[in-house]
Amino acid sequence: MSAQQRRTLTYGQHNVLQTISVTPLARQDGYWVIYIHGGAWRDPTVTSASFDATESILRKSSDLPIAGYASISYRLSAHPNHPQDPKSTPSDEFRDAKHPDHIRDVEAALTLLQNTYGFGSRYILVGHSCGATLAFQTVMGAVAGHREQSFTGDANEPGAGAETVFSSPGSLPPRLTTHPTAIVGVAGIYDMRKLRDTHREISAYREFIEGAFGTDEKLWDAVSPAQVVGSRGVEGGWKVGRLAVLAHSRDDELVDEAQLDSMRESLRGWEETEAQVLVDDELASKHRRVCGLPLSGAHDEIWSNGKELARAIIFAFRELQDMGLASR
Ligand SMILES: N[C@@H](CC(=O)c1ccccc1NC=O)C(=O)O
Repeated sequence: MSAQQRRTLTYGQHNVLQTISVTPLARQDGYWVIYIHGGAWRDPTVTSASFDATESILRKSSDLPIAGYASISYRLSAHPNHPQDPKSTPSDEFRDAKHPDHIRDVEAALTLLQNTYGFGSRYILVGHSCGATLAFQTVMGAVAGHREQSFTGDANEPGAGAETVFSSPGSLPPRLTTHPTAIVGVAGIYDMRKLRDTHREISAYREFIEGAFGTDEKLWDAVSPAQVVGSRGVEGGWKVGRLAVLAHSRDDELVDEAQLDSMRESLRGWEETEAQVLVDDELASKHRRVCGLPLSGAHDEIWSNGKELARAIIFAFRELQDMGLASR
C-alpha cells in the first residue's frame, strides 16, 4: 500500500476542466513531473487522466528523484464530433475556449501548484502534441507575459517574492510562476503554419488550429514556439532552463518529424546561451542541453499505454543526473 494519494485541485471556476490531478510524494530532493495533455486543443476524450498509465509506470521505477506528479486539464475549444447544445449545456461544461484561454489555464494551474507546493524551478514540464506547444509557450517571452522580466528578486527561490513582485497600485497582477528546469516535448506541434501546410489535404489540421487560434495566421506564427526568436521566444523567456528533450515516434501518423526539426533549430541560440543559475556559485555549470529522443508507437499510443512517455521522462531524469542537476 502506498501512503501517497492522488487529489484533484481546482484552479478556476469558469469551467469543470479547470482542474489538476496531483500526487504529492515525500521526496524532498526531487523534481515535480507536470504533464500537459494533447488532443488538438479540442478533444474532450483526452484529459488529465491521459497521464494515469505513465504515472503508474513511473511510480514503479521508484529510484527516480520525483517529488510529485501533476497532470493539468484545461479549457478546450469546440469539437465538430462532440457538439454541445448551448441552450441545455451548463456554461461551466461548455467547450468554446479560444487562445489565450488554454495557455492562461496552464499558467493558472502552474501558479496554484507553485503556491501549494513551492517547488520553484525544480520541475519537469512534459507535454504531448499540443501539450508540448503549451509547455514551450509557458516559457516564451511574449506569450508568458514577461513575468520573470518584471521580477527583481531571486526568481529561483520557491515562492520568493510572490506577493511583492508588482508594486503598482490598481489591478492585482498574476502571481509569479517560476519556469521549469526541463521541458520534455513529445510529438509536439511547434510551427502551426507548417503543420497545416504539410497536411494541406486533410482539412482537420486547419480546422483545429483555427478552432483554437482563429484564422489570423500572423497569430499562429506569434504563438508557435519554433517561429518566435529572440526575446519574445523561448530563448529570451526561458532563463533558468537547462534541458529540452524533443521526443518523436517514427510511427507517429498525425504529427510529422519536421515539427521537431524546426523546434530543434529554433533552440540553437538558447542552447548556446548560459543559463541563469539558482545559487551564487562561481563554479556551478551553466550549460544547457537539447536532446532528440526517438520513440516508437502511434501518436496516442505514446501516452495511452504510457510506456514510451515514461521512457521519455526517465531519459530526461538521466540527463539531469548526468548534468549534476538531479540526485541519483
Ligand atoms: N484527437 C484529436 C486529433 C488530434 O489530437 C491531433 C490530430 C492531428 C495532429 C495532432 C493532434 N493532436 C495534438 O494535440 C481530435 O479529435 O481532434
